[in-house]
Amino acid sequence: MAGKNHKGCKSKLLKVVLLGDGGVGKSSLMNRFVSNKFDSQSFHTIGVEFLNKDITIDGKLFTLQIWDTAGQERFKSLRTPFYRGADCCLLTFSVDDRQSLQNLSMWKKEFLHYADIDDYDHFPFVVLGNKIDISEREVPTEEAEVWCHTNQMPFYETSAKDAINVDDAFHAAVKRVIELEKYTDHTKHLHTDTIDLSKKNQKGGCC
Ligand SMILES: Nc1nc2c(ncn2[C@@H]2O[C@H](COP(=O)(O)OP(=O)(O)OP(=O)(O)O)[C@@H](O)[C@H]2O)c(=O)[nH]1
Repeated sequence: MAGKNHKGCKSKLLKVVLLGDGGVGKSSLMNRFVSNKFDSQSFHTIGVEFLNKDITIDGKLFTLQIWDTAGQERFKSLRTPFYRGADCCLLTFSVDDRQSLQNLSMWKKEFLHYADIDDYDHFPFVVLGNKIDISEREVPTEEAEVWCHTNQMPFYETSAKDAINVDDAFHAAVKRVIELEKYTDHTKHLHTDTIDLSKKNQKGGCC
């Protein structure tokens, strides 16, 4: 959706949803990205919270509306109504918690169900493996890469604490939205051409 940001500049609004188990660092990633701050005493999110941030990619201004959702199971009914209208989704796990990686399939399924996505195969997901500053990892990089490769999603290892790769991961999400929009436009054009050609053939015309 196109609009104007708080400074009155033209920008494209993108809704970004952060999903993943409770405690993997979703709120911390959002706060690092938006305010460049980290709080080691952060509380569990209840329902959802959101913050906006303007970024420029390829010379175009985007306003990211970042929705940080509650990862705990008991808040499921409070978070799922907010998936609709999402332009991209950041699936987040923590590298010190293997179960949080294994749960990504569940998060993907929940998102696609409640967001009511038309094109399952071409929705822009990005995977974030957070807390790489912790030395006792449970998830080796290769293990996460396998899941991301199978699911055809870009993968970023991040640390909200040490500000590693956080900007890159959010920027990658926007780039993926742009790429997939181009893909959709391209396939629409191909589809239109096909119809035009078959009409000409039916009439027996030639070019
Ligand atoms: N070491 C380390 N700790 C982190 C990092 N990111 C978050 N934490 C800590 O992990 C805990 C949980 O972080 P949150 O950001 O609240 O996690 P969340 O995913 O939003 O949790 P819910 O709101 O319950 O879904 C907090 O104590 C954070 O300080 C990180 O990159 N490194």
